[in-house]
Amino acid sequence: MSAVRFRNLTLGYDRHPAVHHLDGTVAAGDMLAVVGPNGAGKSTLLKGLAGAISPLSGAIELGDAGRGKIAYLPQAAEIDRSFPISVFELVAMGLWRRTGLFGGLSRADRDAVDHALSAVGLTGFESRIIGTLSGGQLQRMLFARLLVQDAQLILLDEPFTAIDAKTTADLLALVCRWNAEKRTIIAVLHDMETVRSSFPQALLLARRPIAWGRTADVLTPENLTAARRMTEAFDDHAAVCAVAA
Ligand SMILES: Nc1ncnc2c1ncn2[C@@H]1O[C@H](COP(=O)(O)OP(=O)(O)OP(=O)(O)O)[C@@H](O)[C@H]1O
Repeated sequence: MSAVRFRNLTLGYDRHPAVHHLDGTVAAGDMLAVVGPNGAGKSTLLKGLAGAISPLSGAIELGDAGRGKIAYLPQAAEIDRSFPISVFELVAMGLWRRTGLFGGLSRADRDAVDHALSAVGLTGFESRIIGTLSGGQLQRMLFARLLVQDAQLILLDEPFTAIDAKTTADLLALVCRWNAEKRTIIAVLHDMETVRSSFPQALLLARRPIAWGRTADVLTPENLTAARRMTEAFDDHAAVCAVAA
């Protein structure tokens, strides 16, 4: 059973492709790492999956994990930390599909938020304003929001970047638990050790896919060198091409 199918997918900005000729299937319950050099199109792919940008051509087909069941953690740099909202309120936003944006929270909703905060080690931080959190605490809070979203497909963009070893280990354990619950995980990662140790599947991207499959088969020195060369050579101003994959 597939969670996601890419069909000759091209994603980009202002008609310039950032990812192109992507074909393939993510099976339900996969734990897939998306790796590649800076500018390879990894974040763009997650934005496409999250529905934040539309394909320039081709398609992304979602299986049982419909759009309503996707949880998306953007890169930390995209979070507006100046927004005056408490930790509890931000985590409760993960419930909005159920409660509506301005709906009240039931006792069960409040318990779900408390439980999620406890699971990420943030009990006691409920009324802290998010701008006062450290980077690691902020990431724990965003994971708590993912927890309450209870999604079948979870997209993580560099979830462990600039996070210390203890926090990384705690959050990685949560990701592994989600996967053990048969949720599908697609994570952009730069740390190859984490990918090799915890992600059975990898997609190596350099604007187009270089390799996709078992992590050990994908992360070979030859593939990594090819990806680096490919990304460096890419012309950012090229128009969408009509070349078949
Ligand atoms: N909003 C945007 N408008 C125009 N171009 C963009 C936009 N976002 C990304 N790009 C371009 O798309 C290409 C792919 O960027 P993307 O962020 O997907 O790469 P990445 O693999 O996630 O890189 P990194 O590892 O540096 O985060 C880059 O050339 C980038 O400059």
